[in-house]
Amino acid sequence: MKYPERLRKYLVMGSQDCLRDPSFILEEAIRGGVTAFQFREKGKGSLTGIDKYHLGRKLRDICWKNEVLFFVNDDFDLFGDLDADGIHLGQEDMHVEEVRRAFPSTLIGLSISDERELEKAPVTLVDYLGVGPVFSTSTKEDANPVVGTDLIAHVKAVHPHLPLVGIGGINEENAHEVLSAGADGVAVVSAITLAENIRNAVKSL
Ligand SMILES: Cc1ncc(COP(=O)(O)OP(=O)(O)O)c(N)n1
Ligand SMILES: Cc1nc(C(=O)O)sc1CCOP(=O)(O)O
Ligand SMILES: [Mg+2]
Repeated sequence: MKYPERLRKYLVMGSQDCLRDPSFILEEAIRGGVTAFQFREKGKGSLTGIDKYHLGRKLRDICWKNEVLFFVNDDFDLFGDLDADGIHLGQEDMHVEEVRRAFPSTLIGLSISDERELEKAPVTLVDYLGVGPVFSTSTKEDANPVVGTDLIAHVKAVHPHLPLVGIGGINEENAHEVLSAGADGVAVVSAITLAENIRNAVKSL
């Protein structure tokens, strides 16, 4: 990835994470300084089908109007339909090799939750790694055990030129620990989506 600083403040969100209109939250977050966005419409209460598509298109247009990178989580078809800037894949999702073959120049992010996953990862084919959960999170029901900032430091030491973001339980109090350990950015859900003042929440990260 050419400009890892574009992952510095990475909002991950779906309608299920929001108590207010997701478009409003995204616009406020961008005003506060969010640099990348992932549409993660997943889990209890999330939209499906055409409703998911329409929300994704709305959020994509907000990102593009503001020159913010727009990623789709998991859903390869939606990623293609929305002509997204990139896709984020986990260990249980579609294989990186397959996506890279179909889309040679799209951005691909891959989740890493331990050293073994890192060893097996097709690192030459991805644009960044999402490492976590760094801290305890209640947003992702099937989250892996907490990895702390040690895994961030390890990944950076093994692949110093591969951009990485920390994810899981990151908020204004602990974001600096993640960045100090070597992360290029912080990926955040609830500390932004549930904040009373969204702009200030992003600014303080
Ligand atoms: C930036 C970032 N990092 C990690 C993840 C987690 O992806 P995954 O393990 O596939 O889990 P789901 O998000 O699909 O539930 C992510 N989404 N974004
Ligand atoms: C989507 C996601 N992935 C994780 C991982 O560890 O891979 S943790 C997580 C949820 C992060 O939400 P919050 O910022 O509210 O803790
Ligand atoms: Mg996934």
